Amino acid sequence: MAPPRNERVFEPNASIVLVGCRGAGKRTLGFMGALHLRRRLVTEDHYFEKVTGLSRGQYLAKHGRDHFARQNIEVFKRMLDTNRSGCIIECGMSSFSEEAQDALRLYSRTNPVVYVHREKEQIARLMDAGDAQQLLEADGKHRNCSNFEYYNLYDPSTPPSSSGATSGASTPMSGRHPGPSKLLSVQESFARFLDIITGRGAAKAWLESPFSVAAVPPEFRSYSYSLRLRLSYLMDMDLEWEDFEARGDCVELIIDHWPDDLLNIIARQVALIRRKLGVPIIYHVEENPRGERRRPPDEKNTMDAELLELGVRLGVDYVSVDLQRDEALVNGVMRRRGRSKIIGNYWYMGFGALPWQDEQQLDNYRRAQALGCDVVRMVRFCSNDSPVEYLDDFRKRLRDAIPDPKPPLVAYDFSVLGVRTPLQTRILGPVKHPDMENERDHLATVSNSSHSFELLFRQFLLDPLQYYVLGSHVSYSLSPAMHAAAYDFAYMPHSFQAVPCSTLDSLNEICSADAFGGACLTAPFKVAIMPHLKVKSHHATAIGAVNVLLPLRGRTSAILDHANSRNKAGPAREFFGDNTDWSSILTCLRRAISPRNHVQPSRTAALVVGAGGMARAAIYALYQLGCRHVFVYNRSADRARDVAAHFNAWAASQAALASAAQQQQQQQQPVNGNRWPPPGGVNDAGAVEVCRVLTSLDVPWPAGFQLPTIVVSCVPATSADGSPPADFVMPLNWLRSPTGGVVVELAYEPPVTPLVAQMRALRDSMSPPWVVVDGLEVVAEMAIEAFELMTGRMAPKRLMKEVCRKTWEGQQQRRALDG
Ligand SMILES: O=C1C[C@@](O)(C(=O)O)C[C@@H](O)[C@@H]1O
Repeated sequence: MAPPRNERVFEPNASIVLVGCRGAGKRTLGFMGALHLRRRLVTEDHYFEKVTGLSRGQYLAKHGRDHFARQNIEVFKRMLDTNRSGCIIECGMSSFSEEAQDALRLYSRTNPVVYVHREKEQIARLMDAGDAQQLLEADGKHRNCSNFEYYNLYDPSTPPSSSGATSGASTPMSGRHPGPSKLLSVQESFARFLDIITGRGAAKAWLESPFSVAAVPPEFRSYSYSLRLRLSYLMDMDLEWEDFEARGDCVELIIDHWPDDLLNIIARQVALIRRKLGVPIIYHVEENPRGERRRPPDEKNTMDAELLELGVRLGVDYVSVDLQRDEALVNGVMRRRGRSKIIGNYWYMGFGALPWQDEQQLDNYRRAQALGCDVVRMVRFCSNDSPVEYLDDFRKRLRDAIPDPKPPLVAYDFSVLGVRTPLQTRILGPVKHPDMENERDHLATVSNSSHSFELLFRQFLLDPLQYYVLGSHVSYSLSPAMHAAAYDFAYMPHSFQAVPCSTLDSLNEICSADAFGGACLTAPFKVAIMPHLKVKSHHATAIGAVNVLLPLRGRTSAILDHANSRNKAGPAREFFGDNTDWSSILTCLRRAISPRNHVQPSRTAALVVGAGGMARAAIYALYQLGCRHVFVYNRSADRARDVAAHFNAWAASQAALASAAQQQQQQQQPVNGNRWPPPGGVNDAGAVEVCRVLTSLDVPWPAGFQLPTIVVSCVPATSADGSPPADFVMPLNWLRSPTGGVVVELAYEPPVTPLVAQMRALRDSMSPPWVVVDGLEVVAEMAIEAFELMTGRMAPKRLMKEVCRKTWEGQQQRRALDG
């Protein structure tokens, strides 16, 4: 049996169209999407003007309504047609017309057309009451001419367009608490959605950083847990979203309740899970929810097909389908699944469930495989003891009967007391939050992810390991406290120590122990260790520095095997290196850059101070942010030149790769000028130059460039080689950006560096103000990512950030007492 053809996969580069009502946030998402996918943003308004030479208002005034309407639809169709690939297209109000909707429907056969919507009250706020009702009803029609939808949760701190107020980071050292910008989470959620519908998500993460949590989908990890959340519970939940952080490797959203406005309510809950928890989503429609009315079979099939279709439209990671249901319903989902993975279920819920020994179980698995399911889930209710051996035996028979590759299997028994033994299934074990009232959900009653994970150590399937921060000055490091708190949270018996060490020999001795789990590296190792690594992440190679070192301990040379050998002891002679410095800086910058200072590749200028491993990471973060004019200042200009040369060579190689890919696609010329991203400037010799060296602080900012809006200071407060600590302060005439900017000070020991003191002193005289991001914020992000790389588990981010601040405050108090 051939699996049903998937009708919803498009060319990876197919242009993505955004439709929806004014006020839904299409423009902001369009910018973010173009940035994330490195595509051109085409906006309908801009396109119209470009083609006709007049704005729409001018055109209407000049040519009258009928002529305008004809011209408008012509231009609309042409916009779609001439931009079939490589773009994000933002539609304006034209998409409300029937003719445009017909064109979109046709377009959606080859391209993603995304209906963007949000809380109706928020959209209505922007209109007068009469218009609002009519427009919102018409907006609903966008569902019928689109093939995806994105619920763009309204957030009061997110401005509707890319102009407006400044945002900032929490900076106790600078004394400002402006509240973190939510733009980062908007951007992350939309990026997740785009990654799924374009199919580049895990593959990209895998290529770039194979040990990152995002790189290995939960079904391919050695152990993973699925946090079950019922819609009925979410609509009236007794915990905060933050409480669910790191409580499961993915969330299973169970549609078990049919309130009014169901489709929009589900879309909102998917958006909330994506925004608040950032984990993959399994979407499951329950056939016979307790507490809901019984439905006749036809109604059931029609309604559930619509609900399952919604899951695919929302771009969830997994859609779960009961394979015992109507064949047309099952085949329909398989045909429409797009890039969502399918979990095919066989649930035996009642008494007399099919035993594991029955041949039919193998046949069930075979059918799921033949249908093209990505994961097969087999669950049995058992009223009395079902020996674990039966299930083990079933797995063995499966192994013998069906050759690899085959879809991963999730299989377990449950009783009224919950899942019988949490270790029955290695992957996607059903779990709950420990404090969650759970009388409605037998499957997860007894297990939560921490307890289940602890059991693996108790049963010696995993081993307690030693982790470190290593470098010549690590006594003040906050990492041990943050990692220890995360181990406690996840019930991991690991330890984390700061050990001063400054030679490669001593480093090697520590890392050669069987119980060595991994290390955060600091000076003098970040660059020096590079030649000794067997494997490096793509980012670490580009940067030329690492700060996380992991043992390679798999039994095969496959990286997945190594990634799945984390939390296990044993000899390791080879090592993997990754870099979390750059991504932490990037995260903090994204959070702190105000919409007004949104990076514009052709304009934005940034200054990096320093030329060590951290400065390299900062330059790379700026490049990833889109910045193409990075200036480096360092006391030793020669070192700065080396770093600049490294990145200019790297940027040239990127530009060459991009242009080869572009030629291959034979793209048409952009109609508007928003090419993303330009490869960088070209110097006199014709080479790509994204990085330039400044040799003095006593000169005016280089002519022809905007004043910097981003400054990242990477000079260590305490010098590793015994030279006096750096005392960098910004030349005042470099601080005159008319839109303010962001200063990231990476040093936090001592807390008030000369640069922080300067920014504090100037705080009241600078308008608009500069935001100061302190080193604590960055160091917490680094530890979070390092924890995830080292253990393969999601980090309890909020907890680690709290511990970071508290530990630092404790250190300050102790130091004050010691005089
Ligand atoms: O710079 C830092 C901070 C750090 O040194 C710490 O002490 O936590 C750990 C390093 O890996 C990281 O690059």
